[in-house]
Amino acid sequence: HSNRETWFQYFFPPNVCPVNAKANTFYGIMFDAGSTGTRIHIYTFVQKSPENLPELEGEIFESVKPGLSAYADQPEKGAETVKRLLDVAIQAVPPHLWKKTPVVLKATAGLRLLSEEKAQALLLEVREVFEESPFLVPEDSVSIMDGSYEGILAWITVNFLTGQLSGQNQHTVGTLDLGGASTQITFLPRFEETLKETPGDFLTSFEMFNSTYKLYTHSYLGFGLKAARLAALGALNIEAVDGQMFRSSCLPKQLEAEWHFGGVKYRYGGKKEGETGFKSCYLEVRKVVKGKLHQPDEIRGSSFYAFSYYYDRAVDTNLIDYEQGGVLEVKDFERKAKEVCDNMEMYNSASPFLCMDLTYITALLKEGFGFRDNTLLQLTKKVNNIETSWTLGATFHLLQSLGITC
Ligand SMILES: O=c1[nH]cnc2c1ncn2[C@@H]1O[C@H](COP(=O)(O)OP(=O)(O)O)[C@@H](O)[C@H]1O
Ligand SMILES: [Ca+2]
Repeated sequence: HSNRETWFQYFFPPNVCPVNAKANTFYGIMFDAGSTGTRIHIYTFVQKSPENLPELEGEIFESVKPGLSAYADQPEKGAETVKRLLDVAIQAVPPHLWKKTPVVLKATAGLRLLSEEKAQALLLEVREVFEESPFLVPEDSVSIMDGSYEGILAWITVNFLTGQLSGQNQHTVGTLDLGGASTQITFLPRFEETLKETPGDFLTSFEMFNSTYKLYTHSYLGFGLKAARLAALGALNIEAVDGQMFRSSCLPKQLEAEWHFGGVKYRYGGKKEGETGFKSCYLEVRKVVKGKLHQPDEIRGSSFYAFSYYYDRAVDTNLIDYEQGGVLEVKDFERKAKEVCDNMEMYNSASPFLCMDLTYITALLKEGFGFRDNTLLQLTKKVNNIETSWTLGATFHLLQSLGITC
């Protein structure tokens, strides 16, 4: 992947703007086709003067569930969900700017897990929806994103929004994204040692705002929260699941239910006999992560921004407020996991997977990445009212590549 090295090389080159450009508003539309849902992000930028970088003014955000991969056998129906979201953009963007507003969709782990044939059929239908829209459809407007971009783009978003990519004294923060089907870890190594002991395909360099960044990033496919449920149940990558019952000590004893993920129906339930509760659940879930992830020493002492399912499960268990987010330690997830798993009857109907999810998050952080109990996690959904998603980083890159930012 030699092109990965130069991918961001000319991110926002200075002063290539026509000298007479006036204050000027423009838009970018980025779709996130995630494994559990499809989302549209419509960003508004204002270029106040030609010598300054465009400023991000706001975001309109809308989402639908399930994700495209749930339509693996009905690609047209899948594309229909994209079309409905695109109607939001038709309302949001003034008609005279439609033709200048690019629309792009990037799919993540849900489509990576489908067969090439089914994934391509979905992308083709979406591409047709775009072609029929009044927006600017760049080449490669509909694609499956490489997992390493997913981490880098989210890192750019968070560090841009927190002001760490401009000026002196940059203290960038690492990011942790826990999706449905994959999970990403990204940070800027501070120690030469880290660079030396890290496998080459975990490192990516790029240049931005006159600085060169060499990031550590990796996307683990199959380690998202929902995929991990299947792995814990022993149901991941099994071809014929029909009728088979998958049981776990992380689920309420009497539970028997059905669950749809990636277009497949799974039957799952609790262990009627035998142990349930945190201890036995942890042993089960630990197998999913133990020895499977690279553990950079450097991260043990640093703090990270965490979002997506880290955020959602912390909200579900009142560890943080939905609007405010908050700062947690890794051990807070473990404490909650114990509380929930050892009192499973209380959580039975509302969220049967809560014990498993919290236990997985604990195991992933501690035994997967190797974080310490007291590692700080900054849980954030929005910064300055903008969603912390890779989509903003992707939109910067899109506008730049089209020469729309001047
Ligand atoms: O724009 C966003 N802002 C905040 N969280 C988001 C956004 N888009 C997706 N998420 C979160 O991502 C998680 C779902 O992961 P997703 O469906 O993207 O799976 P994937 O990344 O494995 O494909 C959920 O926690 C959901 O709330
Ligand atoms: Ca995602």
